[in-house]
Amino acid sequence: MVSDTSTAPIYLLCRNGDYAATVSQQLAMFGLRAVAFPRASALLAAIHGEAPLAVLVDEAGCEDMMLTQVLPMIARLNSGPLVYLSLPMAAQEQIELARAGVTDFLPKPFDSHRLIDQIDRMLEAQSPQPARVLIVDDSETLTHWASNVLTMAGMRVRSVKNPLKVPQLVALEKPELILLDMYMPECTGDELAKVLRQNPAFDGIPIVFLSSETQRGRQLSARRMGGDDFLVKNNDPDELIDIVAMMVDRYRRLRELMTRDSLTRLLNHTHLIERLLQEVARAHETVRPLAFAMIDIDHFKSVNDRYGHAVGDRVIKSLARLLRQNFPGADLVGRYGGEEFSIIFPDASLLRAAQQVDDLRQRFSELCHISGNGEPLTISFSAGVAQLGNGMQTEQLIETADAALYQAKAAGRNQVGLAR
Ligand SMILES: Nc1nc2c(ncn2[C@@H]2O[C@H](COP(=O)(O)OP(=O)(O)OP(=O)(O)O)[C@@H](O)[C@H]2O)c(=O)[nH]1
Repeated sequence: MVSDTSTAPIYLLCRNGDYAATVSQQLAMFGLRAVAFPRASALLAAIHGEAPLAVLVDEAGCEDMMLTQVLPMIARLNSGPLVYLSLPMAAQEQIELARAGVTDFLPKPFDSHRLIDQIDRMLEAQSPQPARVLIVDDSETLTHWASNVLTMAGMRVRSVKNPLKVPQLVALEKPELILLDMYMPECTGDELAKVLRQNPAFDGIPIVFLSSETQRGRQLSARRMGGDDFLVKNNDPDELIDIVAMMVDRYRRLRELMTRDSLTRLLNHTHLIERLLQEVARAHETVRPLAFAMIDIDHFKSVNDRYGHAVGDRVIKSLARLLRQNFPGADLVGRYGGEEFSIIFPDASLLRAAQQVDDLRQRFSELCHISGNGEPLTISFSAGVAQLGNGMQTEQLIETADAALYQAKAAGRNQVGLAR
């Protein structure tokens, strides 16, 4: 049975009721619904009824079957992760469990952060963003062929004949890979690669030469100028797709490390501001509206003081996850600082942005967080939303949203302030 992955449950096979309750409570903090089963037969029936997001199996096992029997049965029925919760174990044992169908191992004590990260990565992998590729070639035939091959493989392709237009196009389109011809009338591919590599903003974008050049020395010199790989034109579509997909994937991983905050996987401060600068420039240029929100968790210092830093971190992460769920894909949400977050709303009016932030505030305030000793707690945030005015600069927009946030705090917290 197919299920909506955003609301699908997480099943837990565990004979220890107290432990199951702890795991379920931690997952609830991230808005995830866990259902625990002491018996494997009930778990298998449940998988038939509603496909889960993941199945967790505790090493202590269940009441009615041996784990060696039940793991392959779960693996056959369930296409998502099958996660084994255990104390550290020997490699041999791990290999046997992997053979029985276990896809991931989570060490005890149960760390919900790691599971949440695993689940989020899996969900992202289910709806991947198409790779953005720029083809630079003066040959119509080659461009047409490569463009068709990559588009059929689900990638988004732009092509350009004139290499001199490339720097401007790269800044605008932000390709995740550039396929570059070696010999063009205006300049050679390696000359262009050298120019691109001089701009730090383009740093790391993979450049792959696609050329009929077979001379090894010439290929190496092109790579020295900044190219990452060299593909000889041979009309093999599979090779082209494989290399492009592999390099885009590696680029995305590297970029994620550079641009994202490690705790929340949201844009870090530097890249959030960079993104806001771009959106402000675009809004002024196109005379479109733009709104910006600052969010700050309420009384967060006392959360840390009373329940410890680890619980504070989980609260930050649960809000980040909610933000990612509500604003997927477009890189418009960032961690502004410690317990402060920001959202960029391109093309949105003040009221529409404020409404979305208020919906988020409501959902966050309904999450049940759990302290280290199992005590439930609810936490809220306050927010300030501002609209970009005529001629307003980025810094001023941030200050205006911040002032609205300050008003929301002063007015009692757990509310959204509007800068009018
Ligand atoms: N656990 C955890 N705490 C953090 C992190 N970053 C910042 N903090 C804490 O967040 C707290 C922020 O506290 P304050 O700025 O005083 O404000 P507040 O207690 O949230 O109160 P109001 O904003 O007035 O509602 C400080 O105690 C920081 O140490 C983090 O990554 N993890």
